[in-house]
Amino acid sequence: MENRIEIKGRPEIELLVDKFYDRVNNDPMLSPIFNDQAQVNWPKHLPNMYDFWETLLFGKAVYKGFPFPKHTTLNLRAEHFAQWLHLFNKTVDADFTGVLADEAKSKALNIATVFQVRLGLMPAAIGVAAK
Ligand code: HEM
Repeated sequence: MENRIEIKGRPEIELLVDKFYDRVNNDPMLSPIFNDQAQVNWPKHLPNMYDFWETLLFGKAVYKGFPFPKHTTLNLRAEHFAQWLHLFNKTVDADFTGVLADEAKSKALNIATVFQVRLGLMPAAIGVAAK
């Protein structure tokens, strides 16, 4: 039986974000970055991430921040991004289906790629089709 649901609005976004950061908080590689290094204030961070994903998936201008600068002082490496993406894709695939579920995964990959290029972890030519 198909138990996965479509992302139809804010309630599904909140569910997705909560489930993703549950996985992050249980992950031996990523949890220390969020909880020890950055000492994330979860009751503040989660609603900010709901806004972020609502803006990305539904084009609503509810998120007004600048994500990249928050990531420059964390000493992130390519393996952190690989694990972040692995957990994100796993979260989506476990419970969500449909066009916006696919879009969430591709937008996460795009942004993770841009972050890594800007952090000098990946050459800018990656993602450009070979001739
Ligand atoms: C290695 C992977 C990543 C790690 C360890 C990481 C970690 C963090 C941390 C610690 C914060 C700061 C939270 C706070 O103190 O307020 C943050 C903020 C944020 N991250 Fe990431 N992040 C990663 C990848 C990504 C990716 C791929 C995206 C986008 C798809 C993203 C989107 C955001 C956004 C939107 C914020 C909030 C910025 C703001 O408005 O203050 N992150 N992240």
